Amino acid sequence: MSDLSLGSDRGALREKARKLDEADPLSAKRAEFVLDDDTVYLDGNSLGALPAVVPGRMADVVARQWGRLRIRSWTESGWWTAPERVGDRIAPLVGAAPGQVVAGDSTSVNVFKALVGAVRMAGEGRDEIVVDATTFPTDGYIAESAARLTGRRLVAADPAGIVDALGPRTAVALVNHVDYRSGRLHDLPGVTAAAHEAGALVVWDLCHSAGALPVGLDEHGVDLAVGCTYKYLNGGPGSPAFLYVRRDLQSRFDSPLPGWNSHRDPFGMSGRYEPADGAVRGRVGTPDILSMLALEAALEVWDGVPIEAVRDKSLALTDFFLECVAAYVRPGRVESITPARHGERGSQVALRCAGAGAVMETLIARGVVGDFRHPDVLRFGFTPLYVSFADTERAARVLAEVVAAGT
Ligand SMILES: Cc1ncc(COP(=O)(O)O)c(C=O)c1O
Ligand SMILES: Nc1c(O)cccc1C(=O)C[C@H](N)C(=O)O
Repeated sequence: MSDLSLGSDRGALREKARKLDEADPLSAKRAEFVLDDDTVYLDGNSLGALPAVVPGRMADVVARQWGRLRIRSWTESGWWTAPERVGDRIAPLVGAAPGQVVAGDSTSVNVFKALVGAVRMAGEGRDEIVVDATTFPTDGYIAESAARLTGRRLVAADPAGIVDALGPRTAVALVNHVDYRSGRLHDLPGVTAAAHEAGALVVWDLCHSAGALPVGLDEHGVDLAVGCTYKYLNGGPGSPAFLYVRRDLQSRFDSPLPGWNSHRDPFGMSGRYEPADGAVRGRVGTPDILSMLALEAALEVWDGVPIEAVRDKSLALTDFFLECVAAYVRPGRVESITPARHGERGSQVALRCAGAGAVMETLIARGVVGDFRHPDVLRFGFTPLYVSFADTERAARVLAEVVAAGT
């Protein structure tokens, strides 16, 4: 590739970015986030950017609700019911009708509740837990512990072969909707249907899909699901995760962490546990109110935003990034491990690259923030609410320069 042709590519791609931004129905959303003009933030798949509404809301939560109302806020400021309320705000984004999602605890804790709860609902003789072998580590660790606790055998299966691993012995399968490293989107409708055909339940980890693409939990008959809210839902560092239990399973959901917050009558202070009905049954102890209310404020950016529009822009952004990378980066320097097919792609692009750790450090120093995952993966997350096509072109251009300079 000559520098001359690179120059003409640059002009054409910048012009294309300008036109795409001009036509972007979500472009006004960017102003609702706190971002630096000189930084391209492509790490929203790890920690979403701060919605501008949050600091003011939290000032009120701290100074007035906590500072002045104190204990009265559990009722007067709606603290007690926040987990269900926030759950219902997340629900439409993952395709769930109200009353099935509860916010609270970490994703890891919710994976535990969902898996053990699913094993307790599974039929007799079902002595296997199937887990995605390429999973984000925490899911694997917890699945292993859940298997030991419940006396089940853990079967690790590659997501491509997960359907073949399901059978009459399967109690539950734990699968990631989008792979955290490659950005591959797994077949939620197909795997869910196959699990049901085998008489098993399925738990989906939606960490990398909630807020990035339509999930369709109710539509596809998913049994249980968990997800975090600090990535594409922009809830803030360590913001509460969520748990979905399909309505018709709720009365059979026997939580392995039956805390007082999921009791039918928490203030009855009974020594005997009686679970509440509905999504509340997924609660455990006192919710982290400061994080919960920061998340609730953050979710306001979704008002009037259809998740389908987010998906359309996400695919356009990742397509455009791949196009710019192909045009700018010298052949052979990076290799995309993110599927080219839209039906198999989440909202990130992962590029295998020699010296990826050092390359990412230089990129960050030059204002393009993605992240590095061992051993050789550069990850770029595209959050359609605040990433523009101009950002995308710039990221690929800087990447090409960094890679060419050999850092
Ligand atoms: C797929 C997946 N599951 C779980 C987690 C994390 O779980 P937790 O929120 O408990 O840290 C992450 C990322 O941190 C993830 O990518
Ligand atoms: N949860 C994280 C954290 O507490 C610190 C740093 C990163 C994270 C992440 O979310 C990592 C992320 N799930 C990943 O996909 O790699």
